[in-house]
Amino acid sequence: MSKKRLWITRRLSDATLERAARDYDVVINHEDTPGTAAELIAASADFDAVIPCHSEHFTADVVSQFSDRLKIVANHSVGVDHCDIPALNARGIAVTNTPDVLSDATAELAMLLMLGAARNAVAGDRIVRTGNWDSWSPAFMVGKQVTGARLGIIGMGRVGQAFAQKARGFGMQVHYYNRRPLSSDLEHGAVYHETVESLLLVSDFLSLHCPATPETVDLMNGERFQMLPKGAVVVNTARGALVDEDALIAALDSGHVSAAGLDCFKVEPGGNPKFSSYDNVFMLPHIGSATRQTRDAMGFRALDNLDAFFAGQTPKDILTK
Ligand SMILES: NC(=O)C1=CN([C@@H]2O[C@H](COP(=O)(O)OP(=O)(O)OC[C@H]3O[C@@H](n4cnc5c(N)ncnc54)[C@H](O)[C@@H]3O)[C@@H](O)[C@H]2O)C=CC1
Ligand SMILES: O=C(O)C(=O)CO
Repeated sequence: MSKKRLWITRRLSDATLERAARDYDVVINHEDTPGTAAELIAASADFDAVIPCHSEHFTADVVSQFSDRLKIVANHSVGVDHCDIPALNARGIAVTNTPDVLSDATAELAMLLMLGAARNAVAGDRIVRTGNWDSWSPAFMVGKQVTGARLGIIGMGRVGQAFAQKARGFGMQVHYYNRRPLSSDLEHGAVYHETVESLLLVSDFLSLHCPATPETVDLMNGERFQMLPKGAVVVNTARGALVDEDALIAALDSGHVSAAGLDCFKVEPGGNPKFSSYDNVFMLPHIGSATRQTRDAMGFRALDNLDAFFAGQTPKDILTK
């Protein structure tokens, strides 16, 4: 039987590309540029399957221009806000993602951002690096301690739970808001809040872990930043859509939010230049899942989904909404 034709939109890990080349008639975008709408539309005529990343946008408009060949979009990401799944499904195109395998890497990055934001990592690094470390005093670069502090998590799914586990190791008291409470065996003592507002009131540190959906756009707005205890630290490794960035800047200016750690921005790539002058904002360029082993695991998970689909089975990570 001839191999299925597969387009891989970005330069995935070597192990992933080797396995893909073994099992599929694969075309890889070695240029590693984000797939444009025109490329996605052309691919729908030329390929049976695509492995895209969150950098390729399968909007309803793009999908409405698709040809009939493409049968599956096997995402190399857990977040699928770049895909209009109902539009793809309506054209008979299956959609999968890569859950679980990136939860620890992303939670580790949230921990890095939380600690770095709380302990002046940006200013501290710069002052040493630029040769401007010319004094020391007990009042120098005094930050905020996580041990014993209350951590609020919005979105207690896979990444949220992985982060809670790491935060417990740091002696934090975990509180959370989620669409529904976890069973007590998964809570490990975390305190469920029925409303976002109730969670915010106790969150010395706040970390966002829910998906970007129409409901969660600007979930953290000006009013909600004010509900946090004064001096709270805010971390976002979920999606930029969740934060009203001007409202965060206003909260930083007033000192109500003392620091922020951000891996995700409304505009990516690029981020928000307004944050650049803030030493108390520790920023990274959307690298939550970027570890070697996680990249391999994500690629293999996407290929496992493709293999199952073309073997006539239901892929493990099939999505319908
Ligand atoms: N920065 C990065 O590189 C990465 C970012 N992510 C982001 O993290 C998100 C979460 O990933 P997972 O934990 O695997 O997903 P998940 O589906 O396991 O968890 C999401 C949780 O959010 C909850 N939720 C959904 N809507 C909500 C709402 N309106 N209010 C409160 N809670 C809500 C869900 O009930 C669920 O518990 C992804 O959708 C993605 O956007 C994930 C991996 C890497
Ligand atoms: O998987 C995701 O959703 C990411 O943001 C990148 O790994």
